[in-house]
Amino acid sequence: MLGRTGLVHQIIWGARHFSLASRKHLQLTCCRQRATLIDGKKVAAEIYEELYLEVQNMVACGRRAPHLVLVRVGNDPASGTYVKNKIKAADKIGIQSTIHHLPQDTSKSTLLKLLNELNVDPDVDGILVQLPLPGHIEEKVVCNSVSPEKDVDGFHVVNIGRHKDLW
Ligand SMILES: Nc1nc2c(c(=O)[nH]1)N[C@@H](CN(C=O)c1ccc(C(=O)N[C@@H](CCC(=O)O)C(=O)O)cc1)CN2
Repeated sequence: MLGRTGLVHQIIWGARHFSLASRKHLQLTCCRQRATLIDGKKVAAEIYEELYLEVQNMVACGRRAPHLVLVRVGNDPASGTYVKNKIKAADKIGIQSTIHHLPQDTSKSTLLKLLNELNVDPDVDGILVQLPLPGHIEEKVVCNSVSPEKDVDGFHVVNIGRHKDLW
């Protein structure tokens, strides 16, 4: 049997213990939620440098630099900026890039014919069709018409399926 003093002591001890445990839990929670500031520019510069060296190494080993082909249809202004930035990025890492800028009224079959030619061209390593496409062309059909091996964006259904391996 606990006397009155013993009971009070136990209650105080219990309260202290509880408060220590809660504080510890709080600390752990805080640790888990602590934010890490990522310096995006620094990370990007490191990736550019890594890729630049990889391309240099390929060339030093007697292989040609990779060749990226960008396909833009129509005159969406934002698309113009994105494509320009992608060409700049390619230049920065030393890869060759070519742009095919087709008019807004390009037919689906003309675009698919171009993609077929690029798919089988051994001098082309990567193909990127800038989206959005004009309304009369189904993007899904176009994305699935880029060879999965040359699909830079990973928009082909086969490559989207492969994303599950990353989870
Ligand atoms: N073939 C493709 N077409 C389109 C894509 C794409 O990935 N491949 N995405 C968009 C356009 N786009 C690139 O082409 C793009 C749009 C937005 C951003 C982005 O990161 N935006 C950030 C701001 C980034 C910054 O300030 O530097 C944001 O919105 O918070 C990247 C790429 C549709 N077409």
